[in-house]
Formats: sequence, structure tokens, C-alpha cells
Amino acid sequence: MRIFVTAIHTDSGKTLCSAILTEALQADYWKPVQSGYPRDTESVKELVSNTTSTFYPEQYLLTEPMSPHASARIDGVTIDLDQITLPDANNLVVEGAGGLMVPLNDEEYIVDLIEKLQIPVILISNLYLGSINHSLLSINELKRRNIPVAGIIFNGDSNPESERIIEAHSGYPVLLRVPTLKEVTPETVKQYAAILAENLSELNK
Ligand SMILES: Nc1ncnc2c1ncn2[C@@H]1O[C@H](COP(=O)(O)OP(=O)(O)OP(=O)(O)O)[C@@H](O)[C@H]1O
Ligand SMILES: C[C@H](N)[C@H](N)CCCCCC(=O)O
Ligand SMILES: [Mg+2]
Repeated sequence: MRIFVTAIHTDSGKTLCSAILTEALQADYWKPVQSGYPRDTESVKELVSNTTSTFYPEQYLLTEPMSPHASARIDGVTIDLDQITLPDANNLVVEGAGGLMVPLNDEEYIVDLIEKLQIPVILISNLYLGSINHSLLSINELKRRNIPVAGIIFNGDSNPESERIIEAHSGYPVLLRVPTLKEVTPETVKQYAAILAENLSELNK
């Protein structure tokens, strides 16, 4: 399975959920565009327990923790989508930056990268007040572009009414719910990876 992890905004838990996915699928991991430190690749490496995952190097490693287009400009670089090609891996978790409409340059966005890579998306959705709007706008853009979506992960404090609306509007399966964790550790990642693996096998029955 190859999947692209995107979210309804930045700091939504893509890296945590990517670690859970990488562990559940015993997959490889790739963050093609990283702006600022700590590097998500290093964070996922620290959270994953299996010893088989390969961590591919970033295509663009930018200095400032800003939108990639802005960080690239400061570093004197222009992000070129043609330079971003999938590593040769069948079992791969690809993590985006921020949300779908985060600019990579003056014309192209994360969602254009997703279209170019042609792999299904997992959407990370949080349930803060205002997140219904952010989730449904993200879902509308994915649907408008006919991008295949493997499912949603709800991350953080639960809100059943928001979850119900997002699930119904999207028609996407909910793959996992991750509560706000007291500690983000390899043990908690392993615990949620086991739940995710179970949910995925139920869905595939
Ligand atoms: N369910 C959770 N419980 C506790 N802490 C969490 C949870 N989800 C995310 N965090 C913490 O919130 C912070 C932001 O999460 P994370 O780095 O995964 O976001 P991101 O979507 O990957 O951001 P970026 O757009 O920069 O890649 C991290 O410190 C992470 O450990
Ligand atoms: C630096 C940060 N942690 C992310 N990697 C990039 C977030 C870009 C957000 C841009 C925006 O939507 O305003
Ligand atoms: Mg991240």
C-alpha cells in the first residue's frame, strides 16, 4: 500500500499518524518537502519500533519553519514538482506539509503534488471548533479533483457530532481515532498501530 498523509491544517498530527501508519503497515516513510526543524523523518524514526522500515531522504529540506514556498524562497530554492518522484517502494507512507492548499511555489500546491504522485490519501482531521469547515473544504477539494481517499483519521479530542457530519459528508471510512495522548512514545504508537491494523483488516473483509 502507498498512501499520502495530508491534513486539514498544520500541526494536526500528520507525523504522529504517519508513525502509527508506518508501524501498522511495516511500511517505509518519506517526507518529500520539509520546512524547518525538527525533521519529521527523524521524529517518525524515533517513534517506530520495527526494524524493517526504510526512511527515504527529503527531496527539499528547507531551513525555516514556514510554508514551503516561503521557506524555499528564503533558501534561494524553487520547488519543482518534476524533481519529486516516488521512491521505488510498494509499501510507503508519504507525509505532506500542512494541508492540501499549502503552496510549494507560486503556482502549485500540496494537492498538485498528490495528483502528480497518484497515490491515495489519508486525511487527518482534528475536532477543534472550526474543524468541520476545514474538514469539509478539504474533502470538497479532494472530491473535485477525483483524488482517491483511503480514509480519515480523527486525531485529538473526540467530538461525536462533528465526526458524524464529516463521515456522512465524505463517505470515507474512519480508519482510526487517536485521542489526545498524555505521552507520544513508541509504545503508544505501537498500541494505536495495532488498532489501526485491526481496523484495516476489518475494512478489507
Ligand atoms: N493525539 C495527540 N496526542 C498528543 N499529542 C499530539 C497528538 N497529535 C499530535 N500531537 C503533538 O502535536 C504536535 C504536532 O503534531 P505533528 O507534528 O504530528 O503535526 P503535523 O501535522 O505533522 O505538522 P506539520 O504540518 O508540521 O508536518 C506534536 O508535538 C505532536 O506530538
Ligand atoms: C512549518 C510547519 N510545521 C509546516 N511544515 C508547514 C506549514 C505550512 C502552513 C501554511 C499555511 O497553511 O498557512
Ligand atoms: Mg509533520
